[in-house]
Amino acid sequence: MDKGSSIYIAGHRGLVGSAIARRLRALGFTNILTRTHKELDLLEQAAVRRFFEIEKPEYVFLAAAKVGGIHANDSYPAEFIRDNLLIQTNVIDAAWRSGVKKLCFLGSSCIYPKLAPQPINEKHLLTGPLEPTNEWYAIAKIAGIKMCQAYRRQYDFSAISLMPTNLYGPGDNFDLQSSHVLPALLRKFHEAKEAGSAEVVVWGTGKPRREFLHVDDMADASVHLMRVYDEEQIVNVGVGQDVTIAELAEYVRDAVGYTGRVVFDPSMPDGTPRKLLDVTRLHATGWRAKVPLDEGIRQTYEWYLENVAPPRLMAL
Ligand SMILES: NC(=O)C1=CN([C@@H]2O[C@H](COP(=O)(O)OP(=O)(O)OC[C@H]3O[C@@H](n4cnc5c(N)ncnc54)[C@H](OP(=O)(O)O)[C@@H]3O)[C@@H](O)[C@H]2O)C=CC1
Ligand SMILES: C[C@H]1O[C@H](OP(=O)(O)OP(=O)(O)OC[C@H]2O[C@@H](n3cnc4c(=O)[nH]c(N)nc43)[C@H](O)[C@@H]2O)[C@@H](O)[C@@H](O)C1=O
Repeated sequence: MDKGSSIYIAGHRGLVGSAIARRLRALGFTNILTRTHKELDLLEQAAVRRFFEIEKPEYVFLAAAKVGGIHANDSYPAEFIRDNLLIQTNVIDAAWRSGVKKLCFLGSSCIYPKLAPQPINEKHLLTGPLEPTNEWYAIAKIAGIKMCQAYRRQYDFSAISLMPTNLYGPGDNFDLQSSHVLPALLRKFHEAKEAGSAEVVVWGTGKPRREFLHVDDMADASVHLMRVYDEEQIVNVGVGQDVTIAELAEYVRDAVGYTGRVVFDPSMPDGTPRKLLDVTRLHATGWRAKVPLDEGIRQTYEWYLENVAPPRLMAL
Protein backbone atom coordinates (compact mmCIF):
# COMPACT_ATOMS: atom_id res chain seq x y z
CA MET A 1 0.00 0.00 0.00
CA ASP A 2 1.31 3.46 -0.93
CA LYS A 3 0.36 6.57 1.04
CA GLY A 4 -1.90 7.59 -1.87
CA SER A 5 -3.51 4.15 -2.42
CA SER A 6 -7.29 4.11 -2.37
CA ILE A 7 -8.29 2.16 0.76
CA TYR A 8 -11.90 1.28 1.59
CA ILE A 9 -12.70 0.63 5.26
CA ALA A 10 -16.06 -1.16 5.52
CA GLY A 11 -17.50 -0.38 8.97
CA HIS A 12 -15.37 2.74 9.57
CA ARG A 13 -17.64 3.95 12.39
CA GLY A 14 -17.32 0.74 14.41
CA LEU A 15 -14.82 -0.13 17.14
CA VAL A 16 -12.26 -1.71 14.79
CA GLY A 17 -13.00 0.25 11.59
CA SER A 18 -12.60 3.61 13.34
CA ALA A 19 -9.30 2.47 14.88
CA ILE A 20 -8.01 1.32 11.46
CA ALA A 21 -8.96 4.72 10.00
CA ARG A 22 -7.09 6.49 12.85
CA ARG A 23 -4.03 4.29 12.33
CA LEU A 24 -3.93 4.77 8.55
CA ARG A 25 -4.30 8.54 8.90
CA ALA A 26 -1.56 8.64 11.54
CA LEU A 27 0.72 6.78 9.12
CA GLY A 28 0.04 9.36 6.41
CA PHE A 29 -2.45 7.50 4.19
CA THR A 30 -4.53 10.16 2.49
CA ASN A 31 -7.01 8.35 0.24
CA ILE A 32 -9.34 6.58 2.67
CA LEU A 33 -12.74 5.70 1.29
CA THR A 34 -15.75 5.30 3.61
CA ARG A 35 -19.53 4.93 3.45
CA THR A 36 -21.89 4.99 6.41
CA HIS A 37 -24.41 2.19 6.85
CA LYS A 38 -27.10 4.62 5.64
CA GLU A 39 -25.16 5.53 2.51
CA LEU A 40 -24.33 1.90 1.60
CA ASP A 41 -26.17 -1.06 3.10
CA LEU A 42 -23.72 -3.94 2.74
CA LEU A 43 -26.61 -6.43 2.87
CA GLU A 44 -27.61 -5.21 -0.62
CA GLN A 45 -25.58 -7.06 -3.23
CA ALA A 46 -26.41 -4.80 -6.19
CA ALA A 47 -25.54 -1.64 -4.23
CA VAL A 48 -22.25 -3.12 -3.06
CA ARG A 49 -21.28 -4.17 -6.60
CA ARG A 50 -22.15 -0.71 -7.93
CA PHE A 51 -20.08 0.96 -5.22
CA PHE A 52 -17.00 -1.13 -6.05
CA GLU A 53 -17.43 -0.69 -9.82
CA ILE A 54 -17.62 3.10 -9.51
CA GLU A 55 -15.08 3.72 -6.72
CA LYS A 56 -12.59 0.95 -7.59
CA PRO A 57 -10.72 0.88 -4.28
CA GLU A 58 -7.28 -0.78 -4.36
CA TYR A 59 -7.32 -2.16 -0.81
CA VAL A 60 -10.16 -3.21 1.51
CA PHE A 61 -10.37 -3.66 5.29
CA LEU A 62 -13.60 -5.56 5.92
CA ALA A 63 -14.52 -4.43 9.46
CA ALA A 64 -18.30 -4.26 8.95
CA ALA A 65 -20.26 -7.05 10.59
CA LYS A 66 -23.12 -7.85 12.92
CA VAL A 67 -21.25 -7.91 16.25
CA GLY A 68 -22.23 -8.35 19.89
CA GLY A 69 -21.52 -9.99 23.21
CA ILE A 70 -22.63 -13.36 24.52
CA HIS A 71 -26.24 -12.33 25.23
CA ALA A 72 -26.80 -10.67 21.82
CA ASN A 73 -25.29 -13.66 19.99
CA ASP A 74 -27.49 -16.04 21.96
CA SER A 75 -30.66 -13.95 21.47
CA TYR A 76 -30.46 -13.13 17.75
CA PRO A 77 -29.01 -16.21 15.99
CA ALA A 78 -30.81 -15.50 12.70
CA GLU A 79 -29.45 -11.96 12.41
CA PHE A 80 -25.93 -13.03 13.33
CA ILE A 81 -25.72 -15.76 10.70
CA ARG A 82 -27.68 -13.91 7.97
CA ASP A 83 -26.10 -10.45 8.19
CA ASN A 84 -22.56 -11.73 8.48
CA LEU A 85 -22.91 -14.18 5.59
CA LEU A 86 -24.43 -11.46 3.39
CA ILE A 87 -22.04 -8.63 4.29
CA GLN A 88 -18.87 -10.68 3.83
CA THR A 89 -20.11 -12.47 0.68
CA ASN A 90 -21.16 -9.21 -0.97
CA VAL A 91 -17.96 -7.35 -0.09
CA ILE A 92 -15.46 -10.13 -0.85
CA ASP A 93 -17.08 -10.99 -4.20
CA ALA A 94 -17.50 -7.36 -5.32
CA ALA A 95 -13.91 -6.59 -4.29
CA TRP A 96 -12.59 -9.45 -6.42
CA ARG A 97 -14.83 -8.54 -9.40
CA SER A 98 -13.72 -4.91 -9.38
CA GLY A 99 -10.00 -5.75 -9.26
CA VAL A 100 -9.14 -4.94 -5.63
CA LYS A 101 -5.44 -5.67 -5.04
CA LYS A 102 -5.81 -7.01 -1.51
CA LEU A 103 -8.53 -7.52 1.10
CA CYS A 104 -8.29 -8.09 4.85
CA PHE A 105 -11.17 -10.10 6.38
CA LEU A 106 -11.75 -10.13 10.15
CA GLY A 107 -12.97 -13.35 11.73
CA SER A 108 -13.00 -14.00 15.48
CA SER A 109 -11.50 -16.34 18.07
CA CYS A 110 -14.99 -17.86 18.49
CA ILE A 111 -14.49 -19.80 15.22
CA TYR A 112 -12.51 -22.39 17.19
CA PRO A 113 -14.03 -25.40 18.96
CA LYS A 114 -15.48 -24.71 22.42
CA LEU A 115 -12.98 -27.08 24.04
CA ALA A 116 -9.97 -26.45 21.78
CA PRO A 117 -6.52 -27.08 23.32
CA GLN A 118 -5.04 -23.89 24.84
CA PRO A 119 -3.47 -21.73 23.62
CA ILE A 120 -5.52 -22.15 20.44
CA ASN A 121 -3.41 -22.66 17.35
CA GLU A 122 -4.73 -21.83 13.87
CA LYS A 123 -4.64 -25.56 13.03
CA HIS A 124 -7.49 -26.20 15.51
CA LEU A 125 -10.08 -24.71 13.15
CA LEU A 126 -12.85 -27.25 12.37
CA THR A 127 -11.59 -29.89 14.78
CA GLY A 128 -14.58 -29.98 17.18
CA PRO A 129 -18.04 -28.66 18.16
CA LEU A 130 -18.52 -24.89 18.57
CA GLU A 131 -19.71 -22.93 21.64
CA PRO A 132 -23.55 -22.96 21.33
CA THR A 133 -24.09 -19.29 22.35
CA ASN A 134 -22.26 -18.02 19.27
CA GLU A 135 -22.18 -20.90 16.78
CA TRP A 136 -24.31 -18.93 14.27
CA TYR A 137 -21.83 -16.06 14.16
CA ALA A 138 -18.92 -18.53 14.18
CA ILE A 139 -20.31 -20.49 11.23
CA ALA A 140 -20.66 -17.26 9.22
CA LYS A 141 -17.09 -16.27 10.08
CA ILE A 142 -15.79 -19.72 9.10
CA ALA A 143 -17.60 -19.33 5.75
CA GLY A 144 -15.83 -15.97 5.32
CA ILE A 145 -12.44 -17.58 5.93
CA LYS A 146 -13.21 -20.34 3.45
CA MET A 147 -14.43 -17.83 0.87
CA CYS A 148 -11.16 -15.90 1.11
CA GLN A 149 -9.21 -19.15 0.73
CA ALA A 150 -11.35 -20.33 -2.21
CA TYR A 151 -11.03 -17.00 -4.06
CA ARG A 152 -7.27 -17.11 -3.50
CA ARG A 153 -7.04 -20.68 -4.88
CA GLN A 154 -9.36 -20.31 -7.88
CA TYR A 155 -9.01 -16.61 -8.78
CA ASP A 156 -5.61 -15.76 -7.27
CA PHE A 157 -7.36 -13.10 -5.16
CA SER A 158 -5.11 -11.72 -2.46
CA ALA A 159 -7.39 -12.03 0.59
CA ILE A 160 -6.04 -12.52 4.12
CA SER A 161 -8.05 -13.54 7.21
CA LEU A 162 -7.19 -12.38 10.72
CA MET A 163 -8.74 -13.91 13.87
CA PRO A 164 -8.89 -11.26 16.60
CA THR A 165 -9.34 -12.19 20.24
CA ASN A 166 -11.85 -10.19 22.39
CA LEU A 167 -11.30 -6.48 21.64
CA TYR A 168 -12.00 -3.32 23.62
CA GLY A 169 -11.20 0.39 23.55
CA PRO A 170 -12.47 3.82 22.49
CA GLY A 171 -15.57 3.58 20.30
CA ASP A 172 -16.84 0.38 21.93
CA ASN A 173 -20.53 -0.45 22.45
CA PHE A 174 -21.61 0.23 26.05
CA ASP A 175 -25.19 -1.03 25.75
CA LEU A 176 -25.68 -3.50 28.61
CA GLN A 177 -27.75 -5.97 26.58
CA SER A 178 -25.66 -6.15 23.40
CA SER A 179 -22.11 -5.27 24.48
CA HIS A 180 -19.09 -7.43 25.27
CA VAL A 181 -17.99 -7.93 28.85
CA LEU A 182 -15.33 -5.23 29.20
CA PRO A 183 -17.42 -2.19 28.18
CA ALA A 184 -20.39 -3.66 30.10
CA LEU A 185 -18.34 -3.85 33.31
CA LEU A 186 -16.95 -0.33 32.86
CA ARG A 187 -20.46 1.00 32.63
CA LYS A 188 -21.85 -1.16 35.46
CA PHE A 189 -19.08 -0.16 37.88
CA HIS A 190 -19.30 3.49 36.86
CA GLU A 191 -23.06 3.63 37.36
CA ALA A 192 -22.82 1.78 40.68
CA LYS A 193 -20.18 4.26 41.89
CA GLU A 194 -22.29 7.24 40.82
CA ALA A 195 -25.43 5.81 42.43
CA GLY A 196 -23.65 4.61 45.59
CA SER A 197 -24.89 1.03 44.98
CA ALA A 198 -23.61 -1.68 47.34
CA GLU A 199 -22.99 -4.30 44.62
CA VAL A 200 -22.33 -4.88 40.94
CA VAL A 201 -23.69 -7.97 39.20
CA VAL A 202 -21.30 -9.80 36.87
CA TRP A 203 -22.85 -12.43 34.57
CA GLY A 204 -21.90 -16.09 34.87
CA THR A 205 -19.57 -17.69 37.42
CA GLY A 206 -16.58 -15.38 36.90
CA LYS A 207 -14.47 -18.44 36.05
CA PRO A 208 -14.24 -18.27 32.24
CA ARG A 209 -10.92 -17.00 30.93
CA ARG A 210 -10.68 -14.40 28.15
CA GLU A 211 -7.85 -12.58 26.37
CA PHE A 212 -8.31 -8.83 25.74
CA LEU A 213 -6.58 -6.84 23.01
CA HIS A 214 -6.78 -3.04 22.80
CA VAL A 215 -8.35 -1.95 19.51
CA ASP A 216 -5.41 0.37 18.69
CA ASP A 217 -3.18 -2.71 18.78
CA MET A 218 -5.71 -4.54 16.59
CA ALA A 219 -5.67 -1.72 14.05
CA ASP A 220 -1.88 -1.59 14.06
CA ALA A 221 -1.70 -5.38 13.53
CA SER A 222 -4.25 -5.19 10.68
CA VAL A 223 -2.25 -2.55 8.80
CA HIS A 224 1.02 -4.40 9.49
CA LEU A 225 -0.36 -7.72 8.20
CA MET A 226 -1.91 -6.04 5.16
CA ARG A 227 1.63 -4.87 4.32
CA VAL A 228 3.69 -7.96 5.12
CA TYR A 229 1.43 -11.04 5.01
CA ASP A 230 -0.07 -12.65 1.91
CA GLU A 231 -0.89 -16.31 2.62
CA GLU A 232 -3.97 -18.53 2.66
CA GLN A 233 -3.53 -19.52 6.33
CA ILE A 234 -5.49 -17.56 8.93
CA VAL A 235 -3.55 -15.53 11.54
CA ASN A 236 -4.55 -15.24 15.21
CA VAL A 237 -4.31 -11.69 16.59
CA GLY A 238 -4.02 -11.50 20.37
CA VAL A 239 -1.73 -10.73 23.27
CA GLY A 240 -0.95 -14.30 24.36
CA GLN A 241 -2.22 -13.79 27.95
CA ASP A 242 -5.65 -14.18 29.50
CA VAL A 243 -7.49 -13.41 32.77
CA THR A 244 -10.61 -14.80 34.46
CA ILE A 245 -13.76 -12.69 34.27
CA ALA A 246 -13.49 -12.28 38.08
CA GLU A 247 -9.95 -10.88 37.63
CA LEU A 248 -11.17 -8.61 34.83
CA ALA A 249 -13.88 -7.29 37.17
CA GLU A 250 -11.14 -6.36 39.69
CA TYR A 251 -9.15 -4.49 37.00
CA VAL A 252 -12.28 -2.55 36.03
CA ARG A 253 -13.27 -1.89 39.63
CA ASP A 254 -9.79 -0.42 40.28
CA ALA A 255 -9.89 1.75 37.15
CA VAL A 256 -13.31 3.13 38.05
CA GLY A 257 -12.60 3.46 41.77
CA TYR A 258 -15.67 1.49 42.95
CA THR A 259 -15.54 0.19 46.53
CA GLY A 260 -18.69 -1.98 46.75
CA ARG A 261 -19.11 -5.76 46.31
CA VAL A 262 -18.97 -7.88 43.16
CA VAL A 263 -21.61 -10.63 42.90
CA PHE A 264 -21.91 -13.26 40.20
CA ASP A 265 -25.11 -14.28 38.43
CA PRO A 266 -24.72 -17.94 37.40
CA SER A 267 -28.11 -17.88 35.65
CA MET A 268 -26.36 -16.02 32.81
CA PRO A 269 -24.18 -18.06 30.38
CA ASP A 270 -20.43 -18.43 30.85
CA GLY A 271 -19.84 -19.31 27.21
CA THR A 272 -16.53 -20.90 26.23
CA PRO A 273 -14.49 -21.79 29.35
CA ARG A 274 -11.24 -20.48 27.87
CA LYS A 275 -10.23 -18.65 24.69
CA LEU A 276 -6.50 -17.93 24.64
CA LEU A 277 -4.91 -17.56 21.21
CA ASP A 278 -1.56 -19.01 20.19
CA VAL A 279 0.12 -15.96 18.65
CA THR A 280 3.30 -17.65 17.39
CA ARG A 281 2.41 -17.03 13.72
CA LEU A 282 1.63 -13.36 14.44
CA HIS A 283 4.89 -12.85 16.34
CA ALA A 284 6.81 -14.46 13.46
CA THR A 285 5.67 -11.57 11.23
CA GLY A 286 7.45 -9.15 13.57
CA TRP A 287 4.45 -7.76 15.45
CA ARG A 288 3.50 -7.81 19.16
CA ALA A 289 0.74 -6.15 21.17
CA LYS A 290 1.85 -3.08 23.13
CA VAL A 291 -1.01 -1.82 25.32
CA PRO A 292 -1.07 -3.43 28.83
CA LEU A 293 -4.56 -4.40 30.02
CA ASP A 294 -4.66 -2.13 33.10
CA GLU A 295 -3.51 0.88 31.07
CA GLY A 296 -5.96 0.07 28.25
CA ILE A 297 -8.87 -0.19 30.68
CA ARG A 298 -7.99 3.16 32.31
CA GLN A 299 -7.72 4.84 28.91
CA THR A 300 -11.04 3.33 27.77
CA TYR A 301 -12.72 4.50 30.98
CA GLU A 302 -11.49 8.04 30.27
CA TRP A 303 -12.97 7.79 26.77
CA TYR A 304 -16.24 6.50 28.23
CA LEU A 305 -16.40 9.43 30.68
CA GLU A 306 -15.77 11.96 27.93
CA ASN A 307 -17.95 10.45 25.22
CA VAL A 308 -20.68 8.26 26.69
CA ALA A 309 -21.34 8.89 30.37
CA PRO A 310 -22.15 12.64 30.62
CA PRO A 311 -25.24 12.84 28.37
CA ARG A 312 -26.65 9.63 29.84
CA LEU A 313 -26.18 10.85 33.42
CA MET A 314 -27.80 14.19 32.62
CA ALA A 315 -30.80 12.25 31.33
CA LEU A 316 -31.13 10.41 34.65
N1 LIG B 1 -15.38 -6.39 19.10
C1 LIG B 1 -14.75 -7.54 19.30
O1 LIG B 1 -14.47 -7.92 20.46
C2 LIG B 1 -14.35 -8.40 18.15
C3 LIG B 1 -14.63 -8.06 16.84
N2 LIG B 1 -14.24 -8.90 15.81
C4 LIG B 1 -14.54 -8.59 14.42
O2 LIG B 1 -14.02 -7.33 14.07
C5 LIG B 1 -14.88 -6.70 13.09
C6 LIG B 1 -15.31 -5.34 13.59
O3 LIG B 1 -16.01 -5.49 14.81
P1 LIG B 1 -16.38 -4.23 15.72
O4 LIG B 1 -15.68 -3.02 15.22
O5 LIG B 1 -16.23 -4.65 17.12
O6 LIG B 1 -17.95 -4.09 15.43
P2 LIG B 1 -18.87 -2.78 15.52
O7 LIG B 1 -20.25 -3.26 15.77
O8 LIG B 1 -18.27 -1.79 16.45
O9 LIG B 1 -18.77 -2.19 14.06
C7 LIG B 1 -19.33 -2.83 12.96
C8 LIG B 1 -19.58 -1.81 11.88
O10 LIG B 1 -20.24 -2.46 10.78
C9 LIG B 1 -21.28 -1.63 10.32
N3 LIG B 1 -22.35 -2.41 9.70
C10 LIG B 1 -23.03 -3.43 10.24
N4 LIG B 1 -23.96 -3.87 9.37
C11 LIG B 1 -23.84 -3.12 8.25
C12 LIG B 1 -24.51 -3.08 7.02
N5 LIG B 1 -25.51 -3.93 6.73
N6 LIG B 1 -24.14 -2.16 6.09
C13 LIG B 1 -23.14 -1.28 6.38
N7 LIG B 1 -22.46 -1.27 7.52
C14 LIG B 1 -22.81 -2.17 8.46
C15 LIG B 1 -21.80 -0.94 11.57
O11 LIG B 1 -22.49 0.22 11.23
P3 LIG B 1 -23.82 0.62 12.10
O12 LIG B 1 -23.37 0.68 13.52
O13 LIG B 1 -24.24 1.91 11.50
O14 LIG B 1 -24.78 -0.51 11.85
C16 LIG B 1 -20.48 -0.66 12.30
O15 LIG B 1 -19.90 0.55 11.88
C17 LIG B 1 -16.04 -7.67 12.87
O16 LIG B 1 -15.80 -8.47 11.76
C18 LIG B 1 -16.03 -8.50 14.13
O17 LIG B 1 -16.58 -9.76 13.88
C19 LIG B 1 -13.58 -10.07 16.07
C20 LIG B 1 -13.28 -10.45 17.35
C21 LIG B 1 -13.64 -9.65 18.49
C1 LIG C 1 -15.60 -11.54 20.99
C2 LIG C 1 -16.55 -12.65 21.24
O1 LIG C 1 -17.62 -12.21 22.07
C3 LIG C 1 -18.62 -13.17 22.40
O2 LIG C 1 -18.11 -14.18 23.22
P1 LIG C 1 -17.66 -14.00 24.69
O3 LIG C 1 -16.18 -13.94 24.75
O4 LIG C 1 -18.28 -15.05 25.54
O5 LIG C 1 -18.28 -12.57 25.00
P2 LIG C 1 -18.61 -11.56 26.12
O6 LIG C 1 -17.61 -10.49 26.11
O7 LIG C 1 -20.03 -11.13 25.93
O8 LIG C 1 -18.57 -12.38 27.51
C4 LIG C 1 -17.39 -12.88 28.05
C5 LIG C 1 -17.65 -13.46 29.42
O9 LIG C 1 -17.95 -12.38 30.31
C6 LIG C 1 -19.12 -12.71 31.07
N1 LIG C 1 -19.78 -11.47 31.52
C7 LIG C 1 -19.87 -11.09 32.82
N2 LIG C 1 -20.61 -9.98 32.93
C8 LIG C 1 -20.95 -9.62 31.65
C9 LIG C 1 -21.70 -8.54 31.15
O10 LIG C 1 -22.21 -7.68 31.88
N3 LIG C 1 -21.83 -8.50 29.78
C10 LIG C 1 -21.28 -9.44 28.95
N4 LIG C 1 -21.44 -9.31 27.61
N5 LIG C 1 -20.58 -10.50 29.44
C11 LIG C 1 -20.42 -10.58 30.76
C12 LIG C 1 -19.93 -13.56 30.13
O11 LIG C 1 -20.92 -14.31 30.84
C13 LIG C 1 -18.83 -14.43 29.51
O12 LIG C 1 -18.50 -15.48 30.35
C14 LIG C 1 -19.13 -13.97 21.27
O13 LIG C 1 -20.51 -14.06 21.38
C15 LIG C 1 -18.49 -13.78 19.99
O14 LIG C 1 -19.28 -12.90 19.26
C16 LIG C 1 -17.11 -13.24 19.99
O15 LIG C 1 -16.43 -13.31 18.99
